[in-house]
Amino acid sequence: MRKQIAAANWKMNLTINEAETLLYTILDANLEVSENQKVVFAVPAPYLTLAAKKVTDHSNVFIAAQNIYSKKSGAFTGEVSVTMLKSIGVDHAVIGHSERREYFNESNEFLREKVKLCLEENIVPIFCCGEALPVREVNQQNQFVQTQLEESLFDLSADEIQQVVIAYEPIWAIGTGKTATSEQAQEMHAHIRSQLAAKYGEAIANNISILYGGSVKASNAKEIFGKPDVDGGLVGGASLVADEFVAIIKALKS
Ligand SMILES: O=C(CO)COP(=O)(O)O
Repeated sequence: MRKQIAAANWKMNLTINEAETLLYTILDANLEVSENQKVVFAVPAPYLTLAAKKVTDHSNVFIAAQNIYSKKSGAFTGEVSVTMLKSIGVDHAVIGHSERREYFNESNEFLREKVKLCLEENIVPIFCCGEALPVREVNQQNQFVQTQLEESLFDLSADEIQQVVIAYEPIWAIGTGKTATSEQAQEMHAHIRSQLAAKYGEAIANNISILYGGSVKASNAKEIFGKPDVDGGLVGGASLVADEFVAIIKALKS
């Protein structure tokens, strides 16, 4: 059965003191994260070691890198590899966030290599996809997202694809306060799942968690997560506020 996941993406925010306070406050909030749920914190690279140590006593809570490089080691100044992450106990990585695609020109092909590398090191890739506003305005979002999946994920084996978490994040809803309606989210998630089913079969498609991201907050999480194909969220701004993120975790399906 696929997991219900609340994933925080802190992006490039917080000092170490602020990060510690936020993480500790959330973890101390008497969270009951069931076996069918996961909570993930994608923290800035300098805080990964500390955060990974901190969550070891909390079941079903994990730390993610916000990015990795597409090689395991070598002369790539400034980059972080999956091998390094593994060695500090980090077991998830956000791959292909729209901000990386846009500001760092990450292509579907490049992201395919990153996903592969994560899987080789047993790191769960949280693979982001989603369309910009002009694509939605001409009603091409399904085809657009389908191409992202085909070019980055669909050469994975049946075993491999089941390790991947997919996050649908429509770019027009990120940081804008403008969420997709729960119906728009459900429609796209159902489309993604149908594409997975067409390629890998229904049983496998039903095992894959598909998260929604884009202006999720405490006040809308329950409705969005309540949709049958929405298995939780990848949360930016609201994950920086302890009470908000705790409420978002509590809005997960059990
Ligand atoms: O980009 C996001 C998560 O990865 C979403 O950001 P916001 O929740 O701030 O819209």
